[in-house]
Amino acid sequence: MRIGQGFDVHAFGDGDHVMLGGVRIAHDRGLLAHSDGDVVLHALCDAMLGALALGDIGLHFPPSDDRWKDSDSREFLRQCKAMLAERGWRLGNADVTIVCEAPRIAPHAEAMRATIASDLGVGVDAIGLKATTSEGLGFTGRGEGIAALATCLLLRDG
Ligand SMILES: Nc1ccn([C@@H]2O[C@H](COP(=O)(O)O)[C@@H](O)[C@H]2O)c(=O)n1
Ligand SMILES: C[C@@]1(CO)OP(=O)(O)OP(=O)(O)OC[C@H]1O
Repeated sequence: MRIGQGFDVHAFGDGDHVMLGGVRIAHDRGLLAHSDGDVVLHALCDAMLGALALGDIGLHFPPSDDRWKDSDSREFLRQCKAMLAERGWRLGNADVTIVCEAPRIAPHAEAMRATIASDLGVGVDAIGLKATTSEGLGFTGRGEGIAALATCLLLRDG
């Protein structure tokens, strides 16, 4: 078994939606990023890479590389899964926490779990996903951006 953790933040900017956990959520702000700014999938990728000490998302998908401009972060997630599989590992389970005052996450949580589970080839019951505000405190509390934390457990294949 191997354990990994990941954390990501993106700031709000102009826009009419955010991508979170591979799900498009209508919002009066967007997230500033080189890719689609999906903090949930970025934190999860970092957790999976971290579990095998393979560095982080920026190492494998550098923001300096135009290939990843406006990229769908589900592609990062699928590539991270492939990196694990090449080395004989698979996801046991993952757990994600999203920190923001808005948008409301609860109505979209099941869709995010299903999307992540599908991309990682695991059952939905292997993906935990929850949200919290930070009670008005800090950058998330001031509505300046969204943070996400992820933990995952990897199991040896076979
Ligand atoms: N952006 C968010 C934040 C929270 N929730 C849900 O509301 C519950 C209460 O949040 P607190 O910060 O007051 O603990 C929380 O358990 C989430 O289910 C949400 O959907 N979206
Ligand atoms: C995802 C990448 C892709 O270029 O860029 P961003 O979308 O800016 O996101 P970040 O969380 O800063 O991770 C770095 C990069 O890998």
